Amino acid sequence: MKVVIEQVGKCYQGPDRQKVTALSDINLTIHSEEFVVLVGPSGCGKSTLLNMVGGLLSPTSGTIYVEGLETDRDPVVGMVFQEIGLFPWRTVVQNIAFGLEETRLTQRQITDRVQSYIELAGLQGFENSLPRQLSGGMRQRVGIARALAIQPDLLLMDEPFSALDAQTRTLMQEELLKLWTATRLSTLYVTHNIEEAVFLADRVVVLSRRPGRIIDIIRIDLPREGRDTGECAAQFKNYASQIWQLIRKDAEDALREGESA
Ligand SMILES: Nc1ncnc2c1ncn2[C@@H]1O[C@H](COP(=O)(O)OP(=O)(O)OP(=O)(O)O)[C@@H](O)[C@H]1O
Repeated sequence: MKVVIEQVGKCYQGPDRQKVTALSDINLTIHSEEFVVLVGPSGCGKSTLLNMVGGLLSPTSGTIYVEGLETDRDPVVGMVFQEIGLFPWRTVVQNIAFGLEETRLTQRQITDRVQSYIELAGLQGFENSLPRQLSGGMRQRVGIARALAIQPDLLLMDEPFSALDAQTRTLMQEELLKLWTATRLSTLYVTHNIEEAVFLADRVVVLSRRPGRIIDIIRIDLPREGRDTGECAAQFKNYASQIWQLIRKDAEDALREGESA
């Protein structure tokens, strides 16, 4: 499935009723089976763009088209956030089943579907655990399994690993790529972390500070296997520093603005 974002802008009403332009003139296509990562300084509108693509917010201007669905149905969107939003009183199985309960699937089909995503996400043995009995990384795997179990057309992820420690984060990035390779879903992923962006993306979209505009789109021309090691390591670093140069000044300005606020 393909998403075409055409001339999209978004304004909010600020605290003293003044207009806050969060995003302006966004033109971007997320192709079928493509993994696109958004980076940019704090407050540049990354989450706003993701939420508009997911239909949680409407653009103030411009249009977002979804193409390639067999019928006129609405796209099914899987979303994963930093705050995983698992139900604390539901077990792993019950959390993953949540999005399937209101569908036409039979109980047997739901059970089979949930089991297959438990296996895909490496959660065997934890089926009946409650979220508080799991580590942060495992909770996030449940969140991802839940988003994938609805078999979405599009996967949207907003800083899913930013609350995790560095080692767990690295492992989760690798796990996510395995899951993504198995599903090849068109994906839009937001992160602050430039290395994470280069590690995961087919293309990295760099946004300027508010109002967020696209400064550049960088295609990561590296194999997915061993992208940051061996022969690829130098080129990986080059991509990361190229992206950092693009956002450095804006990030510094955003930081200064935050400090003086
Ligand atoms: N509901 C809202 N009402 C008013 N302003 C908002 C609202 N939501 C977001 N904003 C403003 O819009 C801008 C973009 O916010 P957004 O959360 O999309 O940025 P972001 O790039 O995801 O930020 P961060 O990297 O810090 O998570 C920010 O200046 C924010 O303060």
